Amino acid sequence: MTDTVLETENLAVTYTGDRRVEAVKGVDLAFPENRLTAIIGPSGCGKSTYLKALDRLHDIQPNVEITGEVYLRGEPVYDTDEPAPEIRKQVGYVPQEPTALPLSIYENVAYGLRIHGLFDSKDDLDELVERHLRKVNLFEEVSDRLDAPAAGLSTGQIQRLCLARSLAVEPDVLLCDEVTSALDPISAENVEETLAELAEEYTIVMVTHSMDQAKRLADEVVFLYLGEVVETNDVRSFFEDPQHERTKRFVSGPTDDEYAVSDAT
Ligand SMILES: Nc1ncnc2c1ncn2[C@@H]1O[C@H](COP(=O)(O)OP(=O)(O)OP(=O)(O)O)[C@@H](O)[C@H]1O
Repeated sequence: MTDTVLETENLAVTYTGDRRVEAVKGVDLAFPENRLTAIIGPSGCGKSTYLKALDRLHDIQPNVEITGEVYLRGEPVYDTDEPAPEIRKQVGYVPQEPTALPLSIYENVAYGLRIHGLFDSKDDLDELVERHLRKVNLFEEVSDRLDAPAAGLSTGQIQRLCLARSLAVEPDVLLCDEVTSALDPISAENVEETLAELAEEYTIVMVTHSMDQAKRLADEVVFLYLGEVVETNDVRSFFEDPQHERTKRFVSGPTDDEYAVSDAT
C-alpha cells in the first residue's frame, strides 16, 4: 500500500470579486507518496486554483473563499496554527512563468536553506547547492558562474533553477503548475526529462495542458471539469479505459478549447 502524503477533503475555492466564480467545488483527492499525479482538464476548469489551494497560495489574495480542508501527512493545512510559510516549506510550488530571485545562481538555491537555517557550515551549504543543481541537471551548465546573476540564464535554465530552489528545502510534495508551457521546445524537453527523474524520488502533483506529457510522466491522472473531479485512475487505465463519457470525449478528441465550447453549448 502506498502512503498518502497530501489529500483534500471537500475542498472548494470561490472567487468573490466582481464576479462570483466557484472555481473548485468540493474536491476529494489523495496523492500517494513517490508518485507523480497529473491534473488535466479543459482551460478554466480550476486546475491552477486547486493546485494553489494545496499550498495556501490564495491566502495572499483578497476575495477568495476557501472551505473544506487539505491534509499534509494527516495534519490540516488550513485549520492549524502553523504559519503559511512553514506549510510552503513542506509543499514546494513551481509556477508556469520561470522567475529567478534577483540574486546569484548560487543564492537562488541557497535562499530557502538560509531562511530556514537548514545547513551547518559554508561547506555544507556549498554541497547542498551543488546537489540540488545536479538534481535538476543544471550544475554542469552553470558550475563556472555560480556567483553570476540568475537573471542571465535562459528561461529553461531558470525553470530548472526554480525546481532546484524548491527542492533544496526538502519538501514533502512538489507542486508543478504547467512548468513547461512557457518554454521553447528544447527547454521544455529538458525540464520534462528532469521531472521524469525527480518523479522517481518525490511526490509530485503536476497541472498540465498536455495529455501527451501526462502520458509520458504521470503515474496517476485526475480529470477535472468545471471545478469537479470527473475521474481519477492510474495513467494506463485512465487513457486506455476511461470510465466516464466526459473523459472518453476529452482524451479521444478535440482540443480542450473546442471541448469547453462544445460542452457549454
Ligand atoms: N483571481 C481570479 N479572480 C476571479 N476568477 C478567477 C481568478 N482566477 C481564476 N478565476 C476563474 O476561476 C476559474 C478556474 O480558473 P483556473 O485558472 O483555476 O483554471 P485552469 O483550469 O487552471 O485554466 P487554464 O488551463 O486556462 O490555466 C476560471 O473560470 C477563471 O476565470
